Amino acid sequence: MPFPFTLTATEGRARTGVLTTPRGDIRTPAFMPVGTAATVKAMSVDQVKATGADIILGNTYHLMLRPGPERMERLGGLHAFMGWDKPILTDSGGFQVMSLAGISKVKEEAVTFSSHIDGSKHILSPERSIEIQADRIGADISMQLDECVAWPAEEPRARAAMELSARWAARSKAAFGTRETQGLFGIQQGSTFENLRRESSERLIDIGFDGYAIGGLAVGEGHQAMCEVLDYAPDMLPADRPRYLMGVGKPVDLVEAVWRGVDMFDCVLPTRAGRHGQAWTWDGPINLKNARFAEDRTPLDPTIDCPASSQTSKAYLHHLIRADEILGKTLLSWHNIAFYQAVTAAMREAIAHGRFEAWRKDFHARHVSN
Ligand SMILES: CNc1nc2cc3c(=O)[nH]c(N)nc3c(CCO)c2[nH]1
Repeated sequence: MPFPFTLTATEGRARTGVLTTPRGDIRTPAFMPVGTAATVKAMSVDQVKATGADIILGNTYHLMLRPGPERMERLGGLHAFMGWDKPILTDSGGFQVMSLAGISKVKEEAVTFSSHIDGSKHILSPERSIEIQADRIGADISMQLDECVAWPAEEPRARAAMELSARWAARSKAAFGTRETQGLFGIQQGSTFENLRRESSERLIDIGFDGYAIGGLAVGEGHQAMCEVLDYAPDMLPADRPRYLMGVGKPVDLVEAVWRGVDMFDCVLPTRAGRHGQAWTWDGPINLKNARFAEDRTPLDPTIDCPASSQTSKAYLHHLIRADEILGKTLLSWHNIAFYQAVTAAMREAIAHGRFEAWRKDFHARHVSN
């Protein structure tokens, strides 16, 4: 029985709704902070919760290497391990193998690779990935194992990866079986080829998933090319299930993807850029390393209910980042995650009141032009 997904309002292709899971409701559009190695880097679980995030992302690749799937299960699963009792979605590992692991081989049966940590050899099949996500980690939402091709890709290569991903989708679903308290998402592939994405979508719908991700984007194609794919890709997926755009993105990417029908996002940018001094604001990104903030006593954003955003001076953040203090990384990550939650909350509100078109124009005028 799939998780109930209720659309509370739509405006054009944009939607706002609620995905109900046993561990809690996920308000969409939703941004999932990335908790790669059982932590949203530099932040405590309480700080993540305080931002309003309804769900976080975990990574099979990192957790299977350390602490290891069987140890994770012996420790009660990821929720108990890290003290996060709300929903967790885990990525299946294929994408991280290709971007992080040492020598790796993609075969029909499985992906084999060597750990980027200690060189140890590992195998990840669709079946093993599901077992790790759903049974060892205990994810509320698991992702099928897929193959994401680099950009740009020639059509034959993109077709081969899309077809392999579709076969792995069927194997992932078979391995997952029917579960009352957990969900499984399929992943649309096909690079920038409309015909391939349509074939991918049709094969995923035949198999049937609780939600559908749009993969193969945010791999270097740039905002414009991504939007061109999003002009058609979300509508190829069932309107009554969540659509999750993987690995995206900057605030403006989220706005343009929601405009085109996307419901869920994940991205390391707010935490990774935060650790390097970048803060996202309604007026665009700024870097606190910049000398102009040395004596700026104003906070990043007094309207955001987060101590890092409204009760900390830019001067102090400037000092902490310049001094490479751990607290600087924590406060800027905290602010950025809170800002992303403020953006998704504002979009939910705007769509609910049929004001998203105007809100989007204001956002661009204020955020993008600077
Ligand atoms: C940063 N850009 C990005 N593009 C992605 C594309 C994919 C994809 O196609 N498949 C899977 N399984 N994960 C993906 C991820 C990891 C999401 O955190 C991506 N991340």
